[in-house]
Amino acid sequence: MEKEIKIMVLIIGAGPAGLATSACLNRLNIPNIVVERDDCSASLWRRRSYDRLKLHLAKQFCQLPHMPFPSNAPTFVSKLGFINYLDEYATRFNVTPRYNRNVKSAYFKDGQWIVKVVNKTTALIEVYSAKYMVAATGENGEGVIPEIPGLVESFQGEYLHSSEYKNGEKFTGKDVLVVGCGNSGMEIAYDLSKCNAKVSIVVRSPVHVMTRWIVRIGMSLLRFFPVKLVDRLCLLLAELRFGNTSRYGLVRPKNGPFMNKLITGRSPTIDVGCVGEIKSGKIRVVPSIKRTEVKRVEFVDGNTKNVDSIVFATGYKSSVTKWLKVDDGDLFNENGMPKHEFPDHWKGKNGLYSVGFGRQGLAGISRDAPNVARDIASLKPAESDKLASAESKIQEEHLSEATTSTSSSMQTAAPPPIKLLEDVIPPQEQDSF
Ligand SMILES: Cc1cc2nc3c(=O)[nH]c(=O)nc-3n(C[C@H](O)[C@H](O)[C@H](O)COP(=O)(O)OP(=O)(O)OC[C@H]3O[C@@H](n4cnc5c(N)ncnc54)[C@H](O)[C@@H]3O)c2cc1C
Ligand SMILES: NC(=O)C1=CN([C@@H]2O[C@H](COP(=O)(O)OP(=O)(O)OC[C@H]3O[C@@H](n4cnc5c(N)ncnc54)[C@H](OP(=O)(O)O)[C@@H]3O)[C@@H](O)[C@H]2O)C=CC1
Ligand SMILES: O=C(O)C(=O)Cc1c[nH]c2ccccc12
Repeated sequence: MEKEIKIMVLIIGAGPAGLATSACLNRLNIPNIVVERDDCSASLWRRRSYDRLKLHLAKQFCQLPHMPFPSNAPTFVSKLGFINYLDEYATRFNVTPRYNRNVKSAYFKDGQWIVKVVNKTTALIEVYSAKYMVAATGENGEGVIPEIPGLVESFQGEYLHSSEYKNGEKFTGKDVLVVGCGNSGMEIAYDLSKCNAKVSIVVRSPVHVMTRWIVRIGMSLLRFFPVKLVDRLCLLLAELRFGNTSRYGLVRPKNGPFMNKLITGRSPTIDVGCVGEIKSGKIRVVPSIKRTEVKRVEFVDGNTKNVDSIVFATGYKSSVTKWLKVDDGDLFNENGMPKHEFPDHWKGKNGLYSVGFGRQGLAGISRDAPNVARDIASLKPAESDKLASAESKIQEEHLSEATTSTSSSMQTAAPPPIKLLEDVIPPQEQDSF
């Protein structure tokens, strides 16, 4: 039997974006529920990332709204440190997602979002109706493995997506091909090499290789100087650090690293040691795969190579269109990404919002979440108050697991939307150089 649950705001996804949105709403006493398909929050970080992962950006660019990292936290927080931070964040702001809830469909009808959710524990369908809906399912909803002739049909080696890779233990002595030279590919290739796998990496297009310190300097300077100037400085520093990498197969894009991020959304690749392994010849750079055979790959230049395993670090795609029709709410395009350019990417029609789709990583989430909460707070406050008190009763009856905010007062004045990082992070918490 279908259960119907009424709530003012339904947030889909309990990654950093969903947690941040719920926290911001709770601070404004706006009733909300977070539904999450997995059995934990931040499952990308807990379940779908490799062991040696650390935040590439300094901690002040990775904190969620209203809770800076402690001053004794390392500048570059580890995966476990970040997970602990998220757990503390959820506790502090009373965010209690409803786990094992997979959203299957959402549509707008008679002024409400009707959201059908499979409860994986009971196998029942739950129907939520919400005045506002926040998509927080992430830009990394699902891993992408390209279609390569022979791969599914006849390749006898192992192949996996980078989100399934944990560490190099079982690859020692094996021939491993890593496809992709983004942050995942370059780090996994290095990890494999350190475990004495025989590693090759497919680099099919230009890439900006930087260090985390160069990016940190660049990000700090971007507050004061134009992108082009910051890019020139970063390129100079990168040249000093790496020399000319094009002779190793790592050609730089025409635009500088931050301009490229703005135009294409692709972040520069932070080197964690892979470039050294490439220069020393331990890791080989190879072109794209043309097709695979039983235990071999053929590259587009006609060369072939025996491989035991292939790690596809070929990126992700949004999974929004699996449960939301493109035209509903006028917010997403057919790729499940924002229709409108940053900074107008987070608000759609009929009470639909998104958090975490601005291609700005965690810093983007820290801008989107307060904007969404303030916008909702500014809409029809009187009606919201009535709903709030009705919902707190419903929640007592039905939703012992859900996030509840039972206070009746709501903040009604909405400050202007946050557009810049410095609106989120007080200057004294930013590093100076
Ligand atoms: C390996 C890796 C490292 C990264 N490192 C950094 C970094 O150092 N700094 C930085 O700024 N950014 C980084 N990023 C970018 C990254 O996108 C963010 O860090 C962050 O996790 C995004 O948060 P999110 O909540 O938007 O999405 P996610 O973390 O992906 O969370 C989305 C949640 O929605 C849930 N969900 C999806 N579909 C459904 C559904 N149908 N029903 C219910 N729930 C659903 C998922 O299970 C998931 O828990 C990294 C990304 C990756 C892949
Ligand atoms: N510690 C951290 O902060 C980390 C952050 N991340 C972030 O997570 C997100 C995802 O990163 P990542 O997983 O690296 O994915 P990306 O999308 O950033 O990179 C994918 C890579 O795969 C290549 N590729 C895609 N398809 C093919 C193909 N068919 N043949 C050859 N190459 C192909 C792309 O090349 P092309 O350019 O030609 O498309 C690109 O080099 C990014 O935002 C990244 O910054 C990831 C890991 C660590
Ligand atoms: O994960 C992303 O793509 C981000 O936006 C954050 C990020 C991770 N590594 C980076 C390197 C340079 C600029 C942003 C990032």
